[in-house]
Amino acid sequence: MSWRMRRRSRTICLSLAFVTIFLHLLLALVFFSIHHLPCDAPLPPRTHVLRDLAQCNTSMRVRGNSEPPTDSIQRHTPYEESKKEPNGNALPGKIFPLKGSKSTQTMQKGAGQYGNESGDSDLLKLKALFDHPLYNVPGPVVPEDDWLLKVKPKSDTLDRYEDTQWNRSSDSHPPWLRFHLGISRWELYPHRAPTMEPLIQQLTAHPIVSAVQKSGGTQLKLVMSFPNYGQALFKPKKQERDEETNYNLYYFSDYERHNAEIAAFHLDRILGYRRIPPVAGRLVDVVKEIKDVTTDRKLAKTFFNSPVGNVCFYGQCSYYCSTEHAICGQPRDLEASLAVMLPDLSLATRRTWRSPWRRSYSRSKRAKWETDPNYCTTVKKTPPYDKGTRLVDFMDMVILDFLMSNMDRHHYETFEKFGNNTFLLHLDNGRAFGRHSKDEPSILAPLEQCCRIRHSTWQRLRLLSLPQYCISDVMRASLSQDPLHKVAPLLSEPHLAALSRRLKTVLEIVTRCQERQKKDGRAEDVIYDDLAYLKQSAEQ
Ligand SMILES: Nc1ncnc2c1ncn2[C@@H]1O[C@H](COP(=O)(O)OP(=O)(O)OP(=O)(O)O)[C@@H](O)[C@H]1O
Ligand SMILES: [Mn+2]
Repeated sequence: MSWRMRRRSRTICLSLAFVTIFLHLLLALVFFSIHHLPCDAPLPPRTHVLRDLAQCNTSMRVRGNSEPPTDSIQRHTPYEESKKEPNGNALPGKIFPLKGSKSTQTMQKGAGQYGNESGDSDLLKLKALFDHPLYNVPGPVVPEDDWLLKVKPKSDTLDRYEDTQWNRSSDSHPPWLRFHLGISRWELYPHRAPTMEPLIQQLTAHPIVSAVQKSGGTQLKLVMSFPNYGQALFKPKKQERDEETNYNLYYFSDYERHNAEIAAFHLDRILGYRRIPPVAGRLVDVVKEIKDVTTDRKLAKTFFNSPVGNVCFYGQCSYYCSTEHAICGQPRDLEASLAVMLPDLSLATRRTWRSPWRRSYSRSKRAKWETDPNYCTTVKKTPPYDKGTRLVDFMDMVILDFLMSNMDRHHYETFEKFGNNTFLLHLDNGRAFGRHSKDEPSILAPLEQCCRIRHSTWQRLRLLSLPQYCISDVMRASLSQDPLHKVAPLLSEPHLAALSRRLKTVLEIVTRCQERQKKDGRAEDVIYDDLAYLKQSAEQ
């Protein structure tokens, strides 16, 4: 009897072992088939999100972290020897290393949320990207007139300020002032700006001493003030991260999203532009940090308690400022984006430009650029697009907007002081990242019609399409450093995957431009050579 029992249990054990081995083999097969997808196999735009992700997120581990990139960019740049690729064993880069602060914990927690290994490898990619020579191009020294704000020379009458260091980089200035003093003709802040860390820290942690509505614009925004006189533009959460904009809505009726403002700042920096004022997420106490400190009577009147006991308000504006669209805390905690305010208009006036490719706001009328295939020829002859960098600056903005699917760029602004020869401010990105499952090709119309791109932008875009620097992965890493990441990742995975898919489209368009113009013997018309001066200095 016991002999038979033993035999039966041995059979069961054996078959169990077989089943386990079989399952392991099956799992291994599935694992390898995903992990060995080539990173840049051409994929049609709507191919599965998960496949796109697998390409970016895993290929680096398959190749090994310490393997240096083998892209043509490195071979062809004149300064290739100037900086060695960082070796993969380096510590994960912290772009905003908020030492000892809440945010540091947030970052570490955040990275762990999607597995330490992939979180760390994303951070390594981001560090490698920002260490790359293309992000460390030595710029010329900024002449005094190319700073937005002048630093007054020491005055004899201000004896009591004798000890204050009145210069651009002084640690004694509050971070917002250092940010203002660091704005130049070509960028809002330099790569690796030391101001960035304290600035973000201020946005996320400094006490809010006042909150008033900002006039202008269509949706509710508040200007919040800090004890050191710094100010930030507040946009509240209105939509869940995984919600997609209703397909039947015109883009101008879309909500503004706080996470889009945050993500746009990160993307703009990853693209190497630095034309969006720093933005950080924050959990704001609706009562303590808005209701109790506001001096805005119109705003104060709109607070109420919802039926489930949450504190809500709706403010006054032309869109969505009603009880039906109230902004509510849970019960008082409200997610929001806080953007550093630019210098006051009385100190630095700005000029607003209508986009030549602005959309028609009418349901029946089409804009000229939609019907005239030679539209760009006219634009190229029209000031300020006929000279300097304006046209390629515009293309930079178009690429940013296509990647994040922002159709709302009807206007853009520049600092008046710098005339036509300056960068474009990429303000107001709240309507970006509304849909991940659909790309909006019309945003790329200017690039398609003009076939013109900055050399440095082209090079960085190609870099971001490589598995070692994959745009989706570096964005995931960058966003994981925002304090709101602990509540929920700021962009859902489908949105991150859409970035890689859209980047591919941009690269394809430029390549097509080059091929087309090569046939006409004008291939060099596509690339605007802003790196030429580096070649010259390398040859000297
Ligand atoms: N960081 C900033 N610092 C100073 N001013 C800013 C900043 N961001 C935006 N603004 C200004 O505030 C105005 C309104 O902001 P924004 O465009 O974000 O609001 P909006 O409600 O989306 O406007 P619209 O409905 O016209 O798109 C902008 O025209 C811009 O000049
Ligand atoms: Mn807007």
